[in-house]
Amino acid sequence: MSNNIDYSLYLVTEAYREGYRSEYLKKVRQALQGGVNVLQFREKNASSLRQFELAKALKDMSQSFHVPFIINDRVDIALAVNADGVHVGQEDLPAEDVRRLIGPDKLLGVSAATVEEAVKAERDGADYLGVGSVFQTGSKGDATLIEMDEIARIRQEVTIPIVAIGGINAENVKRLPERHADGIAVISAILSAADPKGAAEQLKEQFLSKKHK
Ligand SMILES: Cc1ncc(COP(=O)(O)OP(=O)(O)O)c(N)n1
Ligand SMILES: Cc1ncsc1CCOP(=O)(O)O
Ligand SMILES: [Mg+2]
Repeated sequence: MSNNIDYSLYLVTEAYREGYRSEYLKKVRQALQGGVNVLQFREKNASSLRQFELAKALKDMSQSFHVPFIINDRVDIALAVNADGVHVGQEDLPAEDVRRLIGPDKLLGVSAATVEEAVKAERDGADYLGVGSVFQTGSKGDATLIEMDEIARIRQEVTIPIVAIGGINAENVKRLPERHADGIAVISAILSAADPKGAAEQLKEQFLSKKHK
């Protein structure tokens, strides 16, 4: 898929609770109304069948907002729901094999915490990088913190867009290095907010005001 995609505000889902499907879908819709530019489905605790059903619903929803829909880890579910892309990390299926499975036209996102991982991901066919964790996060148990300077170093070595991830909120987004990240990826600052639409609007505004400085 081409890279004229706006990654400014990238929402990663992790809010599904069995029995609360409509509340979950409502939250994600509100976030999309608040200006989310890319949506990633990441519901590791749900069964494969539930993931498939939810992903189908979110694919339709994101399509109605003209927002690319990415599936975390699960190439099978991405293909089954005809998602726009897949995001994989260093412990998932290798990026070059995922690229082969999804073909040239779908988006491939790869997590990178170092320059070496970033350069390899670009070579293996990534369309964008998820770089983090830039701040402490409660949303991913095995996340390791990276130095802020690593984003600048990665920026010098790759041409594909960089999305910063991990513990980002409307306050600390100002501490991200200027101009090096093309977007911010967020779970809790939006999906744990009482007002996901307002939270998305505020985060995006803070990030864009920084990016265009
Ligand atoms: C945009 C984005 N960046 C990084 C990640 C993390 O992916 P990964 O390292 O595979 O960890 P899990 O999300 O699978 O726990 C991401 N999901 N999205
Ligand atoms: C999926 C992922 N990868 C690195 S940190 C993270 C979690 C981000 O969630 P939050 O925005 O709640 O810190
Ligand atoms: Mg993964």
